[in-house]
Amino acid sequence: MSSPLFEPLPLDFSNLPKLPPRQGTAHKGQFGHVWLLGGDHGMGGAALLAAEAALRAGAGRVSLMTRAAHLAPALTRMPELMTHSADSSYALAQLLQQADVLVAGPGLGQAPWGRSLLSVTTTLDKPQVWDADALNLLAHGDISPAKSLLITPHPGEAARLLRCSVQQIQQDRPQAALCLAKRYQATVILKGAGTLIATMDGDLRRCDRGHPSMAGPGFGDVLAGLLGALLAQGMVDFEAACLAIWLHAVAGEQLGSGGRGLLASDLLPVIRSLLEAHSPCLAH
Ligand SMILES: NC(=O)C1=CN([C@@H]2O[C@H](COP(=O)(O)OP(=O)(O)OC[C@H]3O[C@@H](n4cnc5c(N)ncnc54)[C@H](O)[C@@H]3O)[C@@H](O)[C@H]2O)[C@@H](O)CC1
Ligand SMILES: Nc1ncnc2c1ncn2[C@@H]1O[C@H](COP(=O)(O)OP(=O)(O)O)[C@@H](O)[C@H]1O
Repeated sequence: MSSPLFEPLPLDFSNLPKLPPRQGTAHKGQFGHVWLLGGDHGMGGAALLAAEAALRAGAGRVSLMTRAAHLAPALTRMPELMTHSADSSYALAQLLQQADVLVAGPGLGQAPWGRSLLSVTTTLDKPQVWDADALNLLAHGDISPAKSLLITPHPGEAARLLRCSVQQIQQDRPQAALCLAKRYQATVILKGAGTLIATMDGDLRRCDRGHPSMAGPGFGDVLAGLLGALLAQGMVDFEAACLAIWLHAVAGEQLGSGGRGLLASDLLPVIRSLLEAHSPCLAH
């Protein structure tokens, strides 16, 4: 399956990067403001799942930029969220000045609405996670990658980005991940069983945890929000990728023992407990 030239190192679970403990005097301004862009008509849940994951993984503040029709349902589920629906690219660019980290793509769609949101983010020099339709729009070739970028393609999205078939991606996943990192000057998480992390410098890691019960809707959206929260709390792309992949896969594994029908949102309390066990909020 994997190329002998590019054999990934297994993720070192004994030495995963940690979030520092919080001071007793901590305030939300210290843990980053994540902005989530997504949720075109019919896909509001994807952006909402990502936003919920960002809150549950400790982001200081989370704002959701989505279709107006999704604002009330989002607030009903999560009043901790701040919600927006920009009328123009100019208004969005102004709002995004507040962001520390951007997560773009879950349910974004590929229509003009989603395209105009994404085109505003490309010019911003802030850490960004691009997932789902942000990657499909990137693959079309008329949107440039943001400067500081972490991308999270599944094999279908990777195939669109590299203009090849899903089968070709799966035949040599390490090479596909490295190629994406070089081509888009980004840290890459190539999802699916045996998720890979690749950097522009050629560093390559593989996570062999996870569970087939995770083959359902929204699991990638949760991962995108989790990544946003870790970046917002000060991790660099590679650290955030390693920790998020591990938390997500191990949570899926624990819950997967219950069988089919696992929901992506079921992961959130487990991710929270795993994160607390790994990186306690208070120093002991
Ligand atoms: N509740 C919601 O609103 C949801 C919205 N979603 C959104 O729906 C849009 C389309 O995304 P989708 O991912 O569903 O559709 P895509 O068409 O991008 O991807 C599905 C295809 O990708 C390939 N693929 C994906 N994972 C693979 C793997 N592990 N191994 C081999 N092949 C694989 C397969 O060919 C599969 O049919 C995105 O914007 C996404 O965010 C999804 O996240 C599902 C939930
Ligand atoms: N069989 C599996 N083994 C391990 N992890 C899996 C498996 N199936 C799915 N996952 C994980 O679940 C997530 C699915 O993400 P994605 O395909 O983007 O879904 P969605 O777009 O619906 O959110 C990825 O992180 C992937 O690695």
